[in-house]
Amino acid sequence: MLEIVAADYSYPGGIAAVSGIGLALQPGEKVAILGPNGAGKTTLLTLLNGTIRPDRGSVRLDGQEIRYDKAGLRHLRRQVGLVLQDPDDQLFAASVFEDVSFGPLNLGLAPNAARGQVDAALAAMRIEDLRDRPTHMLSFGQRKRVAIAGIVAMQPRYLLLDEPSAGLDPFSVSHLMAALRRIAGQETAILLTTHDIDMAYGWADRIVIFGEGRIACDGAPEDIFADRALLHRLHMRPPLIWEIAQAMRAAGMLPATGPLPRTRRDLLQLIGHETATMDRIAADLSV
Ligand SMILES: Nc1ncnc2c1ncn2[C@@H]1O[C@H](COP(=O)(O)OP(=O)(O)OP(=O)(O)O)[C@@H](O)[C@H]1O
Repeated sequence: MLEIVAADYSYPGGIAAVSGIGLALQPGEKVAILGPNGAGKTTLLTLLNGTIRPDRGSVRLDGQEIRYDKAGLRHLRRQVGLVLQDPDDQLFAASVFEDVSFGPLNLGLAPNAARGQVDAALAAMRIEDLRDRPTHMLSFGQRKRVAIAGIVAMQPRYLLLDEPSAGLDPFSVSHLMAALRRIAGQETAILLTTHDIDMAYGWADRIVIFGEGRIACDGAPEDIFADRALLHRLHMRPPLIWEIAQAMRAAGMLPATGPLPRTRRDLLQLIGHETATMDRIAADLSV
């Protein structure tokens, strides 16, 4: 388990970024963090991978407080991978293959084993065709997918991603979220930040909402989005599919109990309106 306990952090200059935050990430979980600009989401991710150190409180991996010396951080980063929001902060090698290989080789993997993990990561991000391209000649969305592949290739137990879907086209978002769903299914925990409420609802098992440096709520998506007063207080709206399902329930078009649809595809299946074409569209958009 990766956890942060009662942590405060202020940036140099005294800007209080987070205060009293606590969160535990269990293997296999898919957690989405929502919240307005400047609420402290990125700060949480950088605290969790040891880039910055809490002023108060602690970060723990499997019950042990992390150490900030070279060996301690190396141990942490073998298990906790962070994909930065801006791919240009992460990419530096000449070609895509070299860039994605850097992490696995740096972890000490033999070249053959590293190549296997790199190939799997390129396939998961659907960028096999970019393998030999120079990274600086790629589009922003392509560089973003390469940056994600570089961390995925290290096969961390905890994968942290800062706004991974920002700047990707809808088809790439769909494939990214499907890939992250498969990765989480292999006992890796995934924690991502996003401003896309609909995507978070379709993908996450758990939603955490930040407000002004604090965790305002943390729980199952159904519980969080059912709390109108909470959402109003946080200036958030419920996901569109959730609102449609509520309206259909109220009109007797959906059973009063049972799981609610989370994605466009769920909703189409539930109302039995799946033509072959719609099925294909919905499958592409099932994030
Ligand atoms: N390097 C920095 N130096 C000083 N203050 C910073 C720095 N990075 C962030 N902050 C401040 O810390 C607070 C939290 O910022 P953070 O980047 O964690 O927010 P966020 O929720 O990720 O925002 P966004 O949704 O805009 O990415 C903000 O007030 C921000 O201005």
